[in-house]
Amino acid sequence: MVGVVVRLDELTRLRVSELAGVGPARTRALAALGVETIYDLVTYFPRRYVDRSREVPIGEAVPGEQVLLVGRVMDARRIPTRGGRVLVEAQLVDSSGKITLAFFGQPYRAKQLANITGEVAVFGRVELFRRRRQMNNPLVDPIGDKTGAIVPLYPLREAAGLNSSDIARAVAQVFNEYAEFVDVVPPSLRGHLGLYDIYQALWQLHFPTNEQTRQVARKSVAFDELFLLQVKLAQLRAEREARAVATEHDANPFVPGSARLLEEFLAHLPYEPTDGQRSAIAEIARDMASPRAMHRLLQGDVGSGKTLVSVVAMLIAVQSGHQAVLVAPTEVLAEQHHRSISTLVAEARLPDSVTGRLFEGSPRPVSIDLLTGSTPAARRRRLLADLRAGALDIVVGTHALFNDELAFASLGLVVVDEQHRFGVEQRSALTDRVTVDQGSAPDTLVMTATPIPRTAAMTVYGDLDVSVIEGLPPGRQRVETRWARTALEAQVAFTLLRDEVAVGRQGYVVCPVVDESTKLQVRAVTEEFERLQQAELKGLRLGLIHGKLSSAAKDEVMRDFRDRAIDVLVATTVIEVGVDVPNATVMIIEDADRFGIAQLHQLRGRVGRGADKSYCYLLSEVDTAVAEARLGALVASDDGFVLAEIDLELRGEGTVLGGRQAGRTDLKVASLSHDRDLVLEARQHARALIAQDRSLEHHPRLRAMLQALFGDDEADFLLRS
Ligand SMILES: Nc1ncnc2c1ncn2[C@@H]1O[C@H](COP(=O)(O)OP(=O)(O)OP(=O)(O)O)[C@@H](O)[C@H]1O
Repeated sequence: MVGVVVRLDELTRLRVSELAGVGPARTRALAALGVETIYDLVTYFPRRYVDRSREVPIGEAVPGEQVLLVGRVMDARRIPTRGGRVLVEAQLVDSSGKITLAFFGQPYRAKQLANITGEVAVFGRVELFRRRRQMNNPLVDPIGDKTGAIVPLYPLREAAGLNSSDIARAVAQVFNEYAEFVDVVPPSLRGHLGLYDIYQALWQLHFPTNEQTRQVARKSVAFDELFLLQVKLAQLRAEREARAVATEHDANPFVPGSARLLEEFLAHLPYEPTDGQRSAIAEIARDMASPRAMHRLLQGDVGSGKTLVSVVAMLIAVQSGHQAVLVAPTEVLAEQHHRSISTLVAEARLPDSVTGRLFEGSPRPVSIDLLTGSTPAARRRRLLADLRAGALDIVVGTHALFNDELAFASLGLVVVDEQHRFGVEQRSALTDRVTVDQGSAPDTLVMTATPIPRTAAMTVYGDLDVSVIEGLPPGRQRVETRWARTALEAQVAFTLLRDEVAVGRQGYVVCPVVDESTKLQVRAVTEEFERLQQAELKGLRLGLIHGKLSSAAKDEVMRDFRDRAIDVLVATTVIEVGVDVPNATVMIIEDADRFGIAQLHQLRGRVGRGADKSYCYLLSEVDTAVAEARLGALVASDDGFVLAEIDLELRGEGTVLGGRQAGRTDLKVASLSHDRDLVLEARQHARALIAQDRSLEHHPRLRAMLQALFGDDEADFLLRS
């Protein structure tokens, strides 16, 4: 067939209005669906399909069976009923016969059915009513063109005046006008994986010949999406490596003689690092010793000991005569990190003889300070001066830390604690700025508190290397988790809490406060606190902590809790991450169904941190399928990575990946939970390709496509994606 051949990236520039049959009205309607270019149109995929190959002639529809019927709607009207119930009836007719469609409680149907002009696909169970065949509340989907045996149904949203077959027609028009899309994925790769070329893949995803071709098409398009994204990420990584000359931190804690500071530090730790911590540290030390800038993600389950690993990384930098900075997402967390790192470093009783290039001639212990939005101006000035002079080794802070005044004598490592916020844009802005400030790039270590499924990490953090801390410190017992569904079971939970307090242990009661910025919500926690004081927890020493307290007040409550002057801490999710009080053994989470899996797992991680048996009670009377699945998962598993996978399946990628999915890297077809192997394949091939051809000189079409999809600018890409 002779026809026009078009490059895929050109489709991103051609407007739908250039298609025959798409006039101004249709162009506007499509724009309302976010479809502006021809590329948008061919990647606007059906929500589902009606399989007309399995359709039954109306005359042969047998009562008791679920069938698909296709016909014209006649005689739609509202039938008066006794008792005021709305009943709409219509006849569905084809050449073989007719059947009654009955809709109860759906008054809008009368008008809707009367307005349908073409054929409709009706799906439902055939019943007998007064000896006539009838379908009650069937699914009705309009279909216009008979494009094939399987008819696509497109998501329509608010686009007025456009139905599914209009979209199908416009899509079909694209395939009429163009005989081929020039592929950007190397054909050998497609052949190797048994995938369709892009033209056939897109065509079959819109108008599948049968279920089997649809599946191959889906896989092909999913691979394309993943591959393009992975090539972009691999390129980002390779370019960064080539560009940035990083400080070579030659200290390795496990190589005797190479790092006195670290040896001393580890020798004075009250415990041995676990194997998991050791191997993560070894990977980090190797990266930091190389002239390549490290870009590494550190993952570990709750309580796996990420803090220690990050502290060792910081000390590697300090030992080599450089500085380290740790950035936390909130002030509470910055304060907590500062406290725990200071303790760790102090406990190590660093000898005065430790010297590094920074402080040659003036031996002193490692210095660490905290800088947040609430640091007083004078102190802030002094601290910034110290950083500039190299008198301060480690600074912990929030993003407020980074403004133009900030300069380091020699910054060697940036640790970013992202929690589950995925603040990619902040991360890149931060390292970019710091890189600009000095000649060589600092190494970057990103920590996440919540385990991320492997495939998701490869997508969200695809430009980073990943270290996972396997296992937990020894002596940890499983937190016994129960779901208390009734008031009686809740009483059992509080009784157990009282019993534990009676033998000297502590606990938490968490109240669900979604938005701590509103007074109303804070009042709700305060009221619950007062109620508990009069009721379930009467006579115990209670503390209250929430986001609206001042830093000083929060600090005081936390100190009292740590010092065991408080038995039970009534809290919002401010305690979700970072809080580490091993004597606490009971956690009661009220209205647990209001939290997500990751959050519940984080909260639960606040207990079971010591040697004592710990308990977590999820209070929730809600009995929906979602609550069942979520709370059930927590009861069944305490493995954060397993829970993360379940979460991904329950919630879908959008929510799990947060803001990162909102941009153009949105995966339309690929699913991170169901296409795991494909993610791995895409990544492996993308990396191999970039290893050979970093700037894609020999793959001009692929380069043009990436440019069209993601733009040129690295920061821009990270921001948008
Ligand atoms: N190797 C080890 N042996 C024994 N205890 C350890 C070890 N490493 C860390 N710990 C202790 O385990 C607890 C958890 O460590 P840490 O706070 O670093 O966990 P985390 O990974 O940050 O977890 P979370 O995300 O829950 O805060 C701390 O009390 C810490 O002192």
